[in-house]
Amino acid sequence: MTSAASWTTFIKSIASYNGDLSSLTAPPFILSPTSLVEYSQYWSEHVDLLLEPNFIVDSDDDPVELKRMIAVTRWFISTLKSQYCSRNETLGGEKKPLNPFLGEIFVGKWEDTSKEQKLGETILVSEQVSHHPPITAYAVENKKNNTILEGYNGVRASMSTTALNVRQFGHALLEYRNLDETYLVTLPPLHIEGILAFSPFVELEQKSYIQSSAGYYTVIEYSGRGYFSGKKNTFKARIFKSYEESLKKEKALYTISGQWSEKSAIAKGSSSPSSSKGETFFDASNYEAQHLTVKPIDDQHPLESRKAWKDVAEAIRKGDFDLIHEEKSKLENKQRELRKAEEANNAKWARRWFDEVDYSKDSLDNDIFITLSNLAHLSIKNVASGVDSGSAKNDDVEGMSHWRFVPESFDKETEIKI
Ligand SMILES: CCC(=O)OC[C@H](C)CC[C@H]1O[C@H]2C[C@H]3[C@@H]4CC=C5C[C@@H](O)CC[C@]5(C)[C@H]4CC[C@]3(C)[C@H]2[C@@H]1C
Repeated sequence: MTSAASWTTFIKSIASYNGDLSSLTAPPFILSPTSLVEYSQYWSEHVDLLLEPNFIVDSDDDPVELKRMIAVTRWFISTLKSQYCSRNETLGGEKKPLNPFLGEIFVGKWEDTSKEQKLGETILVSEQVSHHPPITAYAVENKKNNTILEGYNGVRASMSTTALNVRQFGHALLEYRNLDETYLVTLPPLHIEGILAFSPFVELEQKSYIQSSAGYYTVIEYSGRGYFSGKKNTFKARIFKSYEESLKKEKALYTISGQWSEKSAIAKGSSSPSSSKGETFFDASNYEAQHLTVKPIDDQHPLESRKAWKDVAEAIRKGDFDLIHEEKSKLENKQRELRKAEEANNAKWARRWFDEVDYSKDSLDNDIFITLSNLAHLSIKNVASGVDSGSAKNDDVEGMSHWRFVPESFDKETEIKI
């Protein structure tokens, strides 16, 4: 069957789509040989920007906490091209990632590329902590600068007539322990355009937020073609002294605008910097992403993603549909056996490096996630990321559990080597 014909068949299959992305049997050419558990690496492909707040010195213009919020906003914007465009660059378009099995892990490290060697080594640990629904938890840890980024992600998707609408669940917490400062980062809604046109790509939409423990608050508004400037991947970010001040746009201390996958500019105040007038904020096309180092597959543990999916990934690269199906079934049958055995022994799969914390317990009142969520008026329930605590969506959701990194569990790790 030609790829155009199988794509049309596939599109028809989406019509009866039930919201669980993994239930879609996409044709081989839309399948990615990469598992979703690897996507956590996209949070840290500019390690220097992630660690920059550690090196900002106080000076007489802006308060140092405001300078650090500008630096954290720059780091966050710098992650978006890797998060949402890297498949277009390497695979010629957005692809359907492999659906990680429960307990699947992905680890790697970024060497220090700074000439002063001030960054030190940064490591990534990523673990599939849930299979139904799929949830990936991750931590990026830099011991030399006492900095940890931890977070988790799950998605819910629904089809509109031409696009796949995706809501992200979860958040990221970025802790600079030497500065006693932490940032809460929410995850933007997105949709996949171009499905009918046979070349799918991600477009971000609506808003996401960054809340600093020092009070500063960034609102980022996304749009695709035809909104702010008719260009794809455009955004406008405003930095405020607090959530309360953000209720009046004119109170913005800085405004940043442009394309998150290309150039953006920054200007003081609430007016958008025109690309000529404003100072360059970030230029994605001139800032090479730094890819992490992953040990050879032969040295990997059976639970490590590239080892576990090796035969499926090779079949996908060959485009051999029958072989893909055969190799995938082998892996999925092994997983079914594991689940059955756990059920028989009344044992649950032990998560390696993350805990599911129930925030409905009042003993957690001064937890940093609650503190920052309250500062930003964000719900702490299991609603989509970035939902306001006053939103009606809050009422019909009870769950209040979030995944948190357990640093000592990784320090004690003996089987998995980075
Ligand atoms: C319409 C059904 C279908 O399978 O069409 C195939 C198309 C390629 C579109 C569906 C897939 O598109 C992929 C894009 C994936 C997101 C990309 C980036 C991120 C950021 C990361 O930090 C967390 C994960 C997330 C949100 C990915 C989630 C899974 C997405 C939507 C894939 C879709 C199955």
